[in-house]
Amino acid sequence: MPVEVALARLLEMAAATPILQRERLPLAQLQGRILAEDLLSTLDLPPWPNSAMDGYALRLSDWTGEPLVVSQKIFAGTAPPPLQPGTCARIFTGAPVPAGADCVEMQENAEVQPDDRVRFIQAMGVGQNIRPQGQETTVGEQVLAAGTRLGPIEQGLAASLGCAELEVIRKVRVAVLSTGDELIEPGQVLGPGQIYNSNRVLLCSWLQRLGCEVIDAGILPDDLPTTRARLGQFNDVDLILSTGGVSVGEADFLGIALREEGELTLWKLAIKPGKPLTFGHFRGVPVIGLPGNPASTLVTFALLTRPYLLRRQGVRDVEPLKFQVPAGFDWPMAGNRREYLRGRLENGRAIIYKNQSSGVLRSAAWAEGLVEVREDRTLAEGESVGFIPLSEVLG
Ligand SMILES: Nc1nc2c(c(=O)[nH]1)N[C@H]1C(S)=C(S)[C@@H](COP(=O)(O)OP(=O)(O)OC[C@H]3O[C@@H](n4cnc5c(N)ncnc54)[C@H](O)[C@@H]3O)O[C@H]1N2
Ligand code: MOO
Ligand SMILES: [Mg+2]
Repeated sequence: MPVEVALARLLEMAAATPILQRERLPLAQLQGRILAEDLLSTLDLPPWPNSAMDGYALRLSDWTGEPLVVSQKIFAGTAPPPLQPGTCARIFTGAPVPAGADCVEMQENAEVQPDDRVRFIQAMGVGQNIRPQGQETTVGEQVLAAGTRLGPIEQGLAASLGCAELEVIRKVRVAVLSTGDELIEPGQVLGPGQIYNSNRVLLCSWLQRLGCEVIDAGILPDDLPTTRARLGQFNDVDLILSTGGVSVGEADFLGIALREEGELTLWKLAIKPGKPLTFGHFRGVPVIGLPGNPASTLVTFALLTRPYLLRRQGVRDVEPLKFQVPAGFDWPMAGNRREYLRGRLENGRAIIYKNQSSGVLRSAAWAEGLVEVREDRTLAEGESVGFIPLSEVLG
């Protein structure tokens, strides 16, 4: 199954099982959370016309070329009386423009005369250096749409409208399982045949960055009865996310467990790394089984699982930014799977890590992005490839 077909199906299933519960949280706790309802402005922004410059406010029709008397001084945070006709007002950036004034001249273009009157040295225009009331938003306007993922900019925008709290979708609950008899946790002494579990911490910390509630379910031995029993423990999560045990080996049990007590919906994608990615249900709970090889885990989480989790929370734009760049390498063998090589940009061209084995996580630590090479064709240096920055998918 082509990657885009698998992604479309995953997103359809995610949209069909949206997370609907909401919670109201203070602004500072909203990083990475999903807005549950449209944010409408309850005020005009700015609430009143204000000065964009330190200088003088005047009514342009009062200006004859003769110096004007300064009738008041207006600082930000004050509420000035109307401008006296035939005068100007000293004004500072952010201060309200007084009624009657229709122009602000910056002080660099004004000369204070010995008698304290001010001469304006060049032509001015109505509205100049005035930020009009409501230029950013007006009462009732939609400022953010439901389904927006909140970050520093959206938090700042909500604050500018005076919102102290927002209604967001509750966190997605994800149970993370690492399958494999060979796995032990870092900090322990490595025995014969063992390797350290790297997928567990990789996924748990990534999920946390995405704003998920993580249930770290540890290591699952390669054994069918234990697999069944362990999967059955998570009937209150939104997703069980496992790694390993999804290929065709005699120690790969996830697909069997899903077939027996649920459904195996997707298996075997035309993606490299990541071919045996598995999606299904176990006793009604959605399960994504990522392939165990660390680079396969990374790629299939970035390109399929992350969009799935975001769509479950109602996010519309779930696919990461991808742009085309010339390849700085040859890829002489046409594969039948779309490849996501770990690469970097150098002088505007994509270059790739020397070892693209799906077991080599170091390739991703070196990389700045995933370099997309199309299936069924060879690639010559200088031809175009897709580039998905890792920074796009990690947060
Ligand atoms: N006969 C075939 N064999 C394989 C095929 C195939 O089509 N036919 N596909 C290969 C591909 S592609 C992949 S990818 C792997 C996926 O295998 P599994 O998802 O079943 O994963 P495991 O066999 O359990 O492990 C694969 C590899 O990754 C290491 N691993 C697993 N978990 C972790 C972890 N938490 N931290 C670090 N490393 C981990 C594991 O030791 C294995 O080396 O199957 C191919 N085989
Ligand atoms: O698809 Mo596997 O992930 O190549 O190693
Ligand atoms: Mg296996």
